[in-house]
Amino acid sequence: MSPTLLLNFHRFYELADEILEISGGTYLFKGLWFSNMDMWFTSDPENVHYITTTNYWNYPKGPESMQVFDTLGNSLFNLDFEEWTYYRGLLHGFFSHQKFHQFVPKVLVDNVNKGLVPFLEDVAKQALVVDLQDMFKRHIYDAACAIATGYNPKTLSIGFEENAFVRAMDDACVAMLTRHILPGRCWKLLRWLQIGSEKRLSVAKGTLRQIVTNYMATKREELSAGAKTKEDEETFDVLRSFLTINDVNDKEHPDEIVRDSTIGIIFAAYDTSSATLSWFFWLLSKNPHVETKIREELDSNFSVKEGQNWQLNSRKELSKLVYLHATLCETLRLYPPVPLQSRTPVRPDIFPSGHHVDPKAIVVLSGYAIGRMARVWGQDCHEFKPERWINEKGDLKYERSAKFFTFNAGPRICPGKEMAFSIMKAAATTILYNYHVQVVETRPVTPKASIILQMKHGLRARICSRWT
Ligand code: HEM
Repeated sequence: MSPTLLLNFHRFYELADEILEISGGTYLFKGLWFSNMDMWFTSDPENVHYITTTNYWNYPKGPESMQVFDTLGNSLFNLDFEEWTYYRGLLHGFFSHQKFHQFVPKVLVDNVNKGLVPFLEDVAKQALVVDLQDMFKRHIYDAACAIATGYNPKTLSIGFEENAFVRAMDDACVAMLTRHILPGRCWKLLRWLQIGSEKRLSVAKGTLRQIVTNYMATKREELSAGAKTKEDEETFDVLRSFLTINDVNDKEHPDEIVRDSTIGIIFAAYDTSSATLSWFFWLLSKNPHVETKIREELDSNFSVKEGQNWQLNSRKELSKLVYLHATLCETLRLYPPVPLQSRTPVRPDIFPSGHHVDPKAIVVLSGYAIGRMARVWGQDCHEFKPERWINEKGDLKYERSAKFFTFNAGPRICPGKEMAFSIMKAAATTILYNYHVQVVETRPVTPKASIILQMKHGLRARICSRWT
C-alpha cells in the first residue's frame, strides 16, 4: 500500500475518494517496493460494470481475499467459480422458498414490536441518552440471528450488556481493513507474533465460531426431537435449511460450510443495515425538512388515531413509502456500508478507461467514491437530496447498479437487498412515527477505519415519545 494511504489510515475512504475525483476515476496506488502490493482503485462506472458483469470471470475474489477475510471462512463472500455458483444457487433456493417468505416478515414484525418498541418506551420514559449505532446493531443483530439460526438472542436492553458476537465482529472488521493496508508479510508476521489487531482478530474468530457452533448443536438436537409446535413447523431459518437439505451428492454439508455460511449471513445483514440506519438518523438531524417530509408520507399512508402509537403489522405496508425509500437510497449513496470491494484479475486486461491491468495488482472498486463523484451524480453530488431518487410521476427512479454500487453489481449482487430495505424501513417507520430523535453530538461524527462504514464514536441521541 502506498505510504500516503498508510499515513492517512484514519481517513482512508475520504482520501481515496479525493484522489479518484482528481484522477478521473481510476488510479494506481503503487505499493511499497518490498510489498508486491500495487492496487488499481476505480470509481468509474464503466470499469465497475466491466469488472463485475461483462468480464466477471476474469475478476474473482482470489486466494489473497480468502486469507484477508478468513474470519468469514468458507462463506459465500470468499468463494469463487464453481463453489461460489453452487452455494449462491443454494442460498437463492432458501431465500426464494415460500416458507422463507412467510418466516422473514414474522421475524421482522416480532423483533420490532417485542424488541425495539419496549426498549424505546423505556428509554423515552427514563429520558435516557443512548448510542443509536449500538441500539441499531443490537436490534438488527437480533433479527439477523433469528433469520440465520431461528433463535432471537434478544440483545437489545437498557443495560446494553456485552454482546459477544457484535464485539467480535467489530474487532474483526478493523483487523480486516488493516490487512488490506499493510503488506501481506507484515500482517502475517503480526499474526504469527499474535500482537495488536491480529491478536484481537484471532480471539474474535474463535468467539464467532463458538457462538455459531453452539447454535448448530442446539438446532441438531431440536431437529432430531422433531417439530413440537406449529411455530417449529413454520420456522425456516438458513441454518435449519443447511442442516436438512443435503448437497448434490445427497451428503450433509460440511460443518465448516454451515458454520461459516451462518456467520456470513448474520454479518452481511446486521452490520450493513445498522450502519445505514445510524447515518440515516444523523443525516435527518442535519436535514429536518427531510424528516418532516417522511412524517407527512407516514401520516398520509397510515391511519392511526391521533395521539396513538403506530404498530408494524406486515412487511407489505412498508412498500408504499416512496419518499422513505428514496431517503434510504440517498443515505446508502453517500454512506455505503461496504465502501470498498476487491478483486484479483486472472489474466492481463484493459479496462474500458484504457488502463492496462496486471494480474499481480489487486483491483479495488470504491463504492464510497462512486457515490460522491460529480461526473456520476452531478455537481450537487455532496448534497443530501432524496428527491434525486424520485421521477416526475412520483415513483422511485431506477439507477443501474454500476452507478448505485452500494449493493454490488453483476452476478454477485447482494441477495439480501430487498430484505435489507424491509429491515431498515420497519425500524425507521416505527421510530419516526412514534418518537422524536434528538441527536446529541458530543464528539465529531466521522467514519471509523473498518471494512464496514460505521461511525467512529457512535451517535448519541435522546428519544422522546411524540404523543406524551
Ligand atoms: C444495507 C444493507 C446491505 C448492503 C448495503 C449490502 C451490500 C452488499 C455488498 C456490497 C455485497 C458484496 C460484498 C463483496 O462481495 O465483497 C453484499 C454481498 C452479500 N450480501 Fe449484502 N448488503 C446488505 C444487506 C444484506 C442482507 C440483509 C443480507 C441477507 C440476509 C445480505 C446478504 C449478502 C450475501 C449473502 C452476500 C454475498 C453474495 C455473494 O458473494 O454472492 N446482505 N452485500
